[in-house]
Amino acid sequence: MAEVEPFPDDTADFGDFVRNEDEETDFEVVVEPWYKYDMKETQHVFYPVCLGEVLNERYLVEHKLGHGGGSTVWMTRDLQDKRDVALKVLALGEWSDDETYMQDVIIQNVQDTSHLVTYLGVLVFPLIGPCLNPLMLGKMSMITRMSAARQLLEGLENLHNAGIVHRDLNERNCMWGMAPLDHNRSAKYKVLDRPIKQIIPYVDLWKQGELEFYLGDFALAKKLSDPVTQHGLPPSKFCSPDRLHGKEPSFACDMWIYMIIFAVLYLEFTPFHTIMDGGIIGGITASLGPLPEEWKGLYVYSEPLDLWYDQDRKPNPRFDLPTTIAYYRPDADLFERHHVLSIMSKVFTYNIEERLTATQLLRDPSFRAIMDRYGC
Ligand SMILES: Nc1ncnc2c1ncn2[C@@H]1O[C@H](COP(=O)(O)OP(=O)(O)OP(=O)(O)O)[C@@H](O)[C@H]1O
Repeated sequence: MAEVEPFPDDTADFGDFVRNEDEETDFEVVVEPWYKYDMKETQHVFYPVCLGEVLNERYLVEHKLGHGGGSTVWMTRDLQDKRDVALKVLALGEWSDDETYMQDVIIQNVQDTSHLVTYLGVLVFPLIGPCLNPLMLGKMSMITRMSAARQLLEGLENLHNAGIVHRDLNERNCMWGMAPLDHNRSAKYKVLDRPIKQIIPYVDLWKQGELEFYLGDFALAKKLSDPVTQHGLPPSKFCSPDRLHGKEPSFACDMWIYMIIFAVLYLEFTPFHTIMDGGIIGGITASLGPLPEEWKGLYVYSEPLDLWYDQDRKPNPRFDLPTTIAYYRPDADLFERHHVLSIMSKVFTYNIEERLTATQLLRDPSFRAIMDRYGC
């Protein structure tokens, strides 16, 4: 058996408890809801992980990285292989089989996985940095942001070339790279901020107790040729209107979401409002005009509005793409606005046959013009 590393440092310091109600309220905004740990509330109960705990007699939990619908993800020290890794702890009853299967398919079929988060072992991943947070973008240079847009598109192109559609691109699955961390925990906490922690309240616990950019979470990914499609849609602010009208997953729906992420990187905001009548489709049709008439009756949720399909309706000049770009990026000159509008218009189209593919977009003159301008 491999020699196991002693604890990286001998202090019992694993972060700070919240100190008052204000901190508790701030904390609860960013963490998973507590009921997720309550067996009485959900069958898919989360395992309550403690900082400082050693999981599987091997992974020392040093920090929290995030959570999804079916898992929490932790920065852990692999005491056996002596490296920092991200460990995904699945909720009870959530199976890793689909994600493990897709990880194997990706490793076997995708030629260049350099911008994809592929696993080191079941549910053990290389440690990547924080996910895409629009609030952090203001502090980043346009060079970094546009370089991320290019790297993400290249990752997607490699996935699509292998016949795989991601299906769940969103801000939480797009992550910045991270330089290797110092071995010492207090040095790690200097770089990452100290963890803030809280004893899980109210719940009857069942157990006491030039940056790289990456695309991860392949739980919903599928080979387009596979006959079975696992149920699931991305968050609606990212979902393409064709998917919201029952169309099959396609490379084109990944491209729509890619363009939402490109817009977030460029504008710092999502391009379509979700507060209009009918939510995201209200925002999309205000910006781009009516959906195809033949989609009427196919909306996957309840209460579609007739005006979404009203062919006489024009884009609202307060919310159309040129106005949105000018509003969020008043600093950009006409050259840049022209090319960004051209890029967005070629992907934000309802006709999936016309929507540019990843390869076409990488070669598109306007995409190239923006990348060239920022030296990406
Ligand atoms: N390798 C990694 N390095 C750093 N952080 C990560 C890594 N993998 C995941 N994370 C963080 O954990 C979060 C949840 O991970 P992930 O999306 O894979 O979980 P999930 O349960 O499959 O989510 P979903 O409900 O979206 O399918 C991510 O948004 C990200 O912030």
